[in-house]
Amino acid sequence: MALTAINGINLNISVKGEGHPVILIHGVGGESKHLSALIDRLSSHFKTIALDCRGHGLSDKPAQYTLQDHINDIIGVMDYFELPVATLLGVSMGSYIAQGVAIAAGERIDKLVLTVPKSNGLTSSVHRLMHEHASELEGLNLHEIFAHLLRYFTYDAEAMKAHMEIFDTELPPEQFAAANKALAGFDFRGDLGKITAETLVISGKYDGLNPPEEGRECAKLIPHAAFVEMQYSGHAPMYEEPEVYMKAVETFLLMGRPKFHTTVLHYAINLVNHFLGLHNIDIGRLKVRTALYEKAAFPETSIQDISMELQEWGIRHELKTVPCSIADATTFPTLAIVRMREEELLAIIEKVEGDQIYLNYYSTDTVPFSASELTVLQYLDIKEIIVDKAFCEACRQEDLSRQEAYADTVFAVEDFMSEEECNYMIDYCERHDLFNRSTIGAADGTYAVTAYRTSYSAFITTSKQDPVFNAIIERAANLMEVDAARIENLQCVRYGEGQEYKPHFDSSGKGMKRKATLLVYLNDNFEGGGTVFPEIGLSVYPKKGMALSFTNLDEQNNDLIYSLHGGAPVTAGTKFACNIWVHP
Ligand SMILES: O=C(O)CCC(=O)C(=O)O
Ligand SMILES: [Fe+2]
Repeated sequence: MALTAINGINLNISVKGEGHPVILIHGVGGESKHLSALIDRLSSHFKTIALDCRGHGLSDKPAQYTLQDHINDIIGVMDYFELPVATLLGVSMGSYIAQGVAIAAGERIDKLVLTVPKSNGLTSSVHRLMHEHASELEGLNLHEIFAHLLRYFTYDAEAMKAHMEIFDTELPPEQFAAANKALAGFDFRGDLGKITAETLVISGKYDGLNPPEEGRECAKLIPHAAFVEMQYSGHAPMYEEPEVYMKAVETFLLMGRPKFHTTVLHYAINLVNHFLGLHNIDIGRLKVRTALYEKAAFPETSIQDISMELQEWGIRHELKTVPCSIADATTFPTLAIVRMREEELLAIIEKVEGDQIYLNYYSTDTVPFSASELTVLQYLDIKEIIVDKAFCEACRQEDLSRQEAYADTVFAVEDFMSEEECNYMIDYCERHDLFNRSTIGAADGTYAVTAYRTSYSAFITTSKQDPVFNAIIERAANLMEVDAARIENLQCVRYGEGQEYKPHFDSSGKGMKRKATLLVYLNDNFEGGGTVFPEIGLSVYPKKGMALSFTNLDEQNNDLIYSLHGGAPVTAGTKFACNIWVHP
């Protein structure tokens, strides 16, 4: 902390951390120490510069001053520290000051975080609220007034009483009056369009001082601003939902505003799919299936990008291998946003009109989203999404024709292995005690036993030495028209009653590329246990000695979503099969 002479008065300024400068500006009647948790957090990445504005905290307190003085003080602070460019973060009054600076010295502000802002006001919001509730406040002192008004601008007034000091100014009444007077009658609406800083606007849903509509208006007027409405906050989101708030700010400052509005669009398309009765919606989990739509509409966005984006924003989701409709599992080109139930989906469909469907993410009163989930949706600044039914229909047609084209490439060869070979393989694996609980490979190269795959596997490491096995490999190489060197050691799988391998891709996440699969059924004296391809609606019934051939990867060696397949649960007996995998 140091008193520093700026514009002819002393301002109390504290600097913490190293890096790009972020100037933090507190609210009316407050002081910089109220932002200390945020400062601590940001100072691990940035040089934070927090000041007590004139008339506040330990800074000089002239009898009268204006909003323009505050604005000039910030520019003065930047000059003092010789900062050609800085980021500004302002809370309430601080957000008005920050808007003023970003308008007056636009080229010097690279990012702007406006917390609980408004773009204009006849009086300070505090004075307006006091005026509106004047009759309730009669006879109360300033402390009691704030305690009473808390219910009008916080989500949980009782909880916020613990932080009364942030609202309950330490300023003497005449200085508090001067601080409020400085905020009377400003109006930036005509100038916000000039702001070039990348801007994030955050409002609290329960803020009666600067309600979310005010924040939304700022975000609308500032080019490309992103808007977040925090769902369990009022005027002090950094105290009410500290983790959500700080994460939002930190991510924005480190990574910029989200680029993937497409996340929401994909999400919307899936809702629409659901309501149009298209396949691929898995109730219980909302699948954001991008593989198809991504190619159709957003070639620049990959599912990993979206997943990273969601991760950044604390949205619980899964990116693994695609679900079959019954199971709670998913796979690669599918992103499952966890926690979406059907009622929730219904709640956010607002109206269907003509060819367009309107989805309203704000009608959340009956929708128990977590705050962070909503934050993301709203951070993306999309209130209504209009999805074109014709677009959905075109996607569906494209999907159908791709399904058909893929299904045409799947084929079976009866008697690929003789009865003797089948029996020999089963016997060999059992005799050598080769069966172990099957595992699934994760993207990070690790393997794990999971409920996703409850069968047993045997890796036949002698495949190429054993003449019987080697003959099978040679035969497979011949059929698939590849060199036998590209074929992996054989893998035998065994499913007891109730065991299964849920739909998956043979390649993804396994670090090895299995371009094609030849799956040979070694017996058929069991029930259940068909091989299912949920994406193309194909089920194959095992027949002893029959080989099923399918391709797993496209030309770029990406998983072909239509190759998703699984071994359905065996309902009686024991199933044996052999995987013959061909590498690119
Ligand atoms: O057992 C089946 O039908 C499918 C087996 C399978 O997909 C695999 O082991 O990768
Ligand atoms: Fe498989």
